[in-house]
Amino acid sequence: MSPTVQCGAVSQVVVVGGTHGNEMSGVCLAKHWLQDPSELHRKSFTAEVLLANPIAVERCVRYIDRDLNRSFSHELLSASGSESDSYEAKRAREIYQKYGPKQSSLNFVIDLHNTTSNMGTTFLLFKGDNFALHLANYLQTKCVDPSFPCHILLIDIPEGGHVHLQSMGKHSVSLELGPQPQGVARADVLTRMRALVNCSLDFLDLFNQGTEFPSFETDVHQVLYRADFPRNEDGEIEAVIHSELQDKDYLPLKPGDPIFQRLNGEDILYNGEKQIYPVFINEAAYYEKKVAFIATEKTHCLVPALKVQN
Ligand SMILES: N[C@@H](Cc1ccccc1)C(=O)O
Ligand SMILES: CCCCCC(=O)O
Ligand SMILES: [Zn+2]
Repeated sequence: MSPTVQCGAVSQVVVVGGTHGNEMSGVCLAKHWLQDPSELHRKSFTAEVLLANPIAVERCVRYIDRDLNRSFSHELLSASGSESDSYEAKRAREIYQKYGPKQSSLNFVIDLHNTTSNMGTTFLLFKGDNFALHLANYLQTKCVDPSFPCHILLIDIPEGGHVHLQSMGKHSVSLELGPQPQGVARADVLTRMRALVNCSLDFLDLFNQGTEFPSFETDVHQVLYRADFPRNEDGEIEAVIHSELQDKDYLPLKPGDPIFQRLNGEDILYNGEKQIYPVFINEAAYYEKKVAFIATEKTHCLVPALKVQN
């Protein structure tokens, strides 16, 4: 019998909206729950709500000076705040002072994101976070309409160490739902996100009360590399995502399949050796990050059973 994953009871849970100010499902839900947190109450805990980037939310932009979800690096968090600091670097330090590992026993972070890509429901979690994998499995098997695509995507931690907001928690998941345009709140996406948050809190409550979650197997996607658009010497894109790749997130891309199309009608083909699974295809926020899509591989993993350690 594979060993059971032993974790202590979860006491502090934070649900985060507005890490990116124009991703409206999480913004609307966080604002609602800040007014009326009753929905976040469970027997064994009450989740807290954080609107992570209030100024970006007010202006309905992703960020003011720099991406808040890349601002939780040790370097930025330990820099002594100077006026010239970016808004997000200061804001990340503020948030870290409240929820960072030293200051609190923040057990679980649920960070709410939307993507313009056709990624359905994606759970983003750190490799090795078996607790979060159990949550994702619970959501996939218990909460999501089986006809609805649901994927697990492992976050690749940069060489320099963590940079993402959710890394503040001992365990964490980002709920990435799309497609949804930036600055737009779609009722179907918001409703799905709201249900997933409620289901996540149910899972944590069941865990705290002693439910054992049996071991399971599942497919996870892992990042192979980030592909950029073809660009000219001025850095301008010279082709767009091919119409046959658009919206095909998580579907296999084989060598020879088209990925970009030039305005002169020429197609650019994927010339890799092996089949990959593109995600974040044509994500609006990634043009400036020089990412046209993220190439992933699909792997199968066995996760040990989970039971609270009293
Ligand atoms: N869209 C999110 C995806 C993400 C969430 C959490 C961690 C890493 C990536 C971002 O780029 O920030
Ligand atoms: C799987 C993680 C996606 C992160 C998006 C990025 O850093 O480009
Ligand atoms: Zn986001």
